[in-house]
Amino acid sequence: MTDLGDAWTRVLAGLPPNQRAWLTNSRPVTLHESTAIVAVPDDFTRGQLETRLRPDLERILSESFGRDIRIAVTVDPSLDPELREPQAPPQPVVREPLRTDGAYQPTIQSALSQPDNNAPQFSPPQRQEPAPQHYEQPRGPAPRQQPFGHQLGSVAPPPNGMPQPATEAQGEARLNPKYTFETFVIGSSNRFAHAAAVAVAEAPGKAYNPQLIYGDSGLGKTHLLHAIGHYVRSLYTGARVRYVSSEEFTNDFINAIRDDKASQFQRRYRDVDVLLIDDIQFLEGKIQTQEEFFHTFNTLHNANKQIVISSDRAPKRLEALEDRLRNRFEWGLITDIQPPDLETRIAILRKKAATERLTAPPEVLEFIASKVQTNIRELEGALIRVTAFASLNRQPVDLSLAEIVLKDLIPEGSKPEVTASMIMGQTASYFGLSIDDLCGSSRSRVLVTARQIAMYLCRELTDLSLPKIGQQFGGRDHTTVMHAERKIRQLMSERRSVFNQVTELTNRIKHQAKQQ
Ligand SMILES: Nc1ncnc2c1ncn2[C@@H]1O[C@H](COP(=O)(O)OP(=O)(O)OP(=O)(O)O)[C@@H](O)[C@H]1O
Repeated sequence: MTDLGDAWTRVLAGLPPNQRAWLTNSRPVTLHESTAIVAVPDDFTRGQLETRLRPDLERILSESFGRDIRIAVTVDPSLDPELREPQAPPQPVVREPLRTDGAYQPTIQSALSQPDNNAPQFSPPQRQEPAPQHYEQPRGPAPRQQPFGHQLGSVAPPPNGMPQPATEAQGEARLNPKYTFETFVIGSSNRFAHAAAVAVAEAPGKAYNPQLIYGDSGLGKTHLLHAIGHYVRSLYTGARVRYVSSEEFTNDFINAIRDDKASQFQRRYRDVDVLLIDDIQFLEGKIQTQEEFFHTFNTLHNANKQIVISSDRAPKRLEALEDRLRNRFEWGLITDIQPPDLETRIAILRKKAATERLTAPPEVLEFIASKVQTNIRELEGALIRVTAFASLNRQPVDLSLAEIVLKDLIPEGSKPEVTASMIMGQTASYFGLSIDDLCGSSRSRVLVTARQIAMYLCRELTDLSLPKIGQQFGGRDHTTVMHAERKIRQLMSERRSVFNQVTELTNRIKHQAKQQ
C-alpha cells in the first residue's frame, strides 16, 4: 500500500519548481480515508495550496494511491524555519485532551493516526503563544485565555476591546449547555469527527477551515457544533461564537431583505470569530440565500475566522447547491459520522443516564442499545420512556419492564416512515381537536398539552429539524419546539396520563405508518 510519505515525495518531484517552492516547509501529516492532511507554516501558504496548487496536488496524490484523494491543509507555525528556536523550552506537541469521568478522549493525534499507523508523525497545529491549558484539572475551571483577538493575532478583538459579559455572549452564541465535549461519547463511528472538532476549537481559523461534519439525522452533528462553540469560549475570553441552523439563516436573510436591514444581517454573521452553521442541505435550491452565504463564507474565511458546517450528506451529494459553495466546503476537512456500534450506544446511554440522573441497570441499557440501532435521539427517547414508565409505576427499572415499553415503541420488522402530518392528524383526533387547533394560538390547557405532545413526537419519530417542526405548527419558533420536547419528557415521568397519551399515540402513529 502506498504510504503518504512516499506519495508526497512523488508530489514534490512532479511539480514545476515554482510550485514546489511553496511546499519547502510543508509536511504530509496523515491520510484519513480519502483526505490527505498537509501541514504548512502559515496562512498565506495555505491559501496557495488551497487555490493554485490544489488541482495538481490532488491529481498526483490520486494517481499515487490509485483512487480519488483530496487534500486538507492545516497551519503549523512550528514548520516555519525562521520561527524555530532551538533553545526554547519544548512546547507540548499534543495538549491534554478534555478529560472527563474516565471516558476515553483521544487526542487529535491518536485519533488521526488510527486509520493509518504508518503515516508520518502528526503534530497538531501549534501557536507561538503558550499552548492553552485544557482542563488539566478535571474539576476546576480551565484558566481562561487572553481575549480572542490577542491570542490568535489575526482575530479581531471584541468590538469594544473588552471581553463581553459571559451571559450576553452566551445568549448570542445560542449554545445548548448540554452539548459539550464532556457529554459527547467517542467511538469508532465518530472518532475522527470529534478529534477534528477538538482541533478546530483549540486553534480556530487555523487547524481546518472550514470543517464539515456530515452524517444521518440524530448522530451528533449538532452536538459537536455546540461543543466546539463551548470549548472555544472556554479557551478564548471574548470569542464571538454564533450557532445558527441554515433554516434560521435563511429566514433571517429573508426578513432582513424585507425589512431593509441587510447590513445588520451581515454584521450578525460576519462579525464573529466562529460561525457554526447546521444542516447546510437546507440551502439547496435557495439561490439568493446561497449567494449571501457565499459572501459570508468568503468574508469569514479571508479573515481567518473559523467556519464549521454540518450536513446530512457529503458535499458531493448536495446536488442542488452551487458548485462554488461545494467547492469551498472542500477546502477544509470533511469528516463523517456513522451510526454508533453497540458499545458506543451503551456508553451513550450510560452517560445520558448519569447526566439526567436516570437509574437503569447495565442489562437494561444493553437491551435498549441492542434494540435502537441507528438514531441516537431515538436511543435517548427509549431510555426516557423506560425510566418514566418505571417511575410512574413505582417499579424498579428491569429487563421485563424495558421489554414491555420497547415492544410498543419499536415494532419488529422494517421501520415505517412517520410524517409530521400523520402525527398531527392522529394527535388531533385523539384529543378531539382539529389540525387548525394544533397550529392555532389558543393556549387552553388541553390544547397546549396536545400541541406539545405532537411536537415531542415529531422530534422523536421523524428526522425533521426543530425549525421545520415549528413551521408545521403554524410557523412557531424552533425554541417553542425545544421547550415542548423538554416539557413532555418531564411530564411523562410525573403524570401517568401524559405517559399513556404519548404511548397510545405512538402506537397509533406507527400502526398508520405501517399501513401506508
Ligand atoms: N456521541 C454522542 N455522545 C453523546 N450523545 C450523543 C452523541 N451523539 C449524539 N448524541 C445525542 O443524540 C441526540 C441527537 O444528536 P444531534 O441533535 O446532535 O444529531 P444531529 O446529527 O444534529 O441530527 P439532525 O441532523 O437531525 O439535526 C442529542 O441529544 C445528542 O446529545
